[in-house]
Amino acid sequence: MQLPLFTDAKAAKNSPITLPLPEAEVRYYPQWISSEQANDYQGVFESTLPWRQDTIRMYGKYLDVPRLQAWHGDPECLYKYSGIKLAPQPWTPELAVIRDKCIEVCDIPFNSVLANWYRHGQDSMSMHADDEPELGPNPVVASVTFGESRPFVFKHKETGARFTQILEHGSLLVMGETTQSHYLHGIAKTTKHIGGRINLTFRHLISTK
Ligand SMILES: O=C(O)CCC(=O)C(=O)O
Ligand SMILES: [Fe+2]
Repeated sequence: MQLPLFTDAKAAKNSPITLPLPEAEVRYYPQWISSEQANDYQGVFESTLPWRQDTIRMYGKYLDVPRLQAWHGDPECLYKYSGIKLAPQPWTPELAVIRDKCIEVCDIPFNSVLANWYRHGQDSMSMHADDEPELGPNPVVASVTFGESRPFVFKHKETGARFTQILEHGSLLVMGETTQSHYLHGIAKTTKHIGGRINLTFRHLISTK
């Protein structure tokens, strides 16, 4: 099933909020996708993406990463993420629709997407920067959220200053310029009983060969 993205094309251009982060460029587009359409996409992604339980090696042990993941992209987009080497699955029609809308907004030829499924409050992503060499200097990362709102925390690498943005259902967050060199970001666990959240982070990988 291929879903349309916007009932109103102008919704894609709704004015973003620029987050007050020195030495970074981060824009937040609330309700970038209507709530109804975002519901439909969430259901389609939950049921059709080839979700994997990846593991990470830490202190000599293999631990499950606390979320499910799927990696899609153009065939050449091999991606190393926190020690995991991910070969891309092909684009699904729904992922391709959202990718194209992100390309339109950001003017970046995104060629891959990491999908994360946070099934409940105990799923999380530890603080990190999207600074792998494959992303090149000052990468633009476009992050689309479906489902439960979760706080997205930025932490300045030198000063330790923190800023939190709640990422809502149907929102788009765009990180660019020197965001990755100056900040870490992550999603903390919560003991609250909350629903699932799917996040798509679109990236443009460059060849590092
Ligand atoms: O789920 C999120 O909003 C964050 C995802 C993220 O930081 C990543 O995939 O690198
Ligand atoms: Fe990230």
